[in-house]
Amino acid sequence: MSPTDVEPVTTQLTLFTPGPRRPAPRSACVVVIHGEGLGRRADIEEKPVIVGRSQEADLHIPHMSVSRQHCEIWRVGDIYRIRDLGATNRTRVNDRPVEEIALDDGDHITIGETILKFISHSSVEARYHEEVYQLATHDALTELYNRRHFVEQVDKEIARSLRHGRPLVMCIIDVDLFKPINDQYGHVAGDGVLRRLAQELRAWVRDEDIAARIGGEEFAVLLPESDLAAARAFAERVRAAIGELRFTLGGEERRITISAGLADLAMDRSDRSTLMKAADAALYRAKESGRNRVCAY
Ligand SMILES: Nc1nc2c(ncn2[C@@H]2O[C@H](COP(=O)(O)OP(=O)(O)OP(=O)(O)O)[C@@H](O)[C@H]2O)c(=O)[nH]1
Repeated sequence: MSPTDVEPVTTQLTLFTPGPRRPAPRSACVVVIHGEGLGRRADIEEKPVIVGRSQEADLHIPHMSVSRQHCEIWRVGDIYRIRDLGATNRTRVNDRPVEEIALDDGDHITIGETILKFISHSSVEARYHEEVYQLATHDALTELYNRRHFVEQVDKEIARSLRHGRPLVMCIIDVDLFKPINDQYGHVAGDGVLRRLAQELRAWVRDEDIAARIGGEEFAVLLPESDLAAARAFAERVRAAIGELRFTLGGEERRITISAGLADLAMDRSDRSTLMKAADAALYRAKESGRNRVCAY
């Protein structure tokens, strides 16, 4: 059986690499344990973590009680420190207002109406939150990001691109004629195909790209710092690579193709909704003009 075969289907999930970047298992983190952004977390690695209402904050808490840049947490050797950034509602640690202090494992950080918990790398609780974060942000079948997380990241990347005048491309990918695969070979075999396609997609994305499963047989990749030409080259590589795969379904060898639609950030598509609509329109054109192709808006 070749590596691209999808039979026999098992329920075991495999972690494929390379793919979306995961936090280092031993890094300290802050997790939202109460209020807006519940479950969100930020790992504190080399760069300071800014917590705030701004789209560009590392830990983005979209609530009016939170300042745009509320506080900053960073690491000095084995010590983690927090500093208030002049927030209207002061930063509080274990209910005391603070300017700047060192954090201890389990400290509660209150910013506006949201409470964060600081978890040091040595804490077993960090692993638990890692699991919860994984479940909340990833699609269980493919282990790509889920739609909810993707949407949040798109908003963030659009804000960053607009602020710095950098290019950004949305790529939406849809499996061609997937219904007949399900109808002929069953949903479980169809799921195996989706897993294998996601694995292939992960092999082509860069660390900074954000790849997600946004619908049943629909994937999306957000490509920061890419112009339309670079994104087209990426989508063509994925399309060609997927076209080369061989799937054994019901004892027969099958090939599967995909169609992709691209749209770049521009004056008249500078928010998530218009950008995704434009990529969808391009995808529709790819389907209409015969499938197994990439179209740009
Ligand atoms: N196995 C499996 N199938 C799914 C999943 N989600 C959606 N689907 C199926 O994906 C198929 C999508 O089919 P359509 O959107 O009608 O179109 P298509 O056959 O792919 O044809 P085109 O998109 O026009 O090329 C349907 O049969 C859905 O039931 C899933 O999680 N697993």
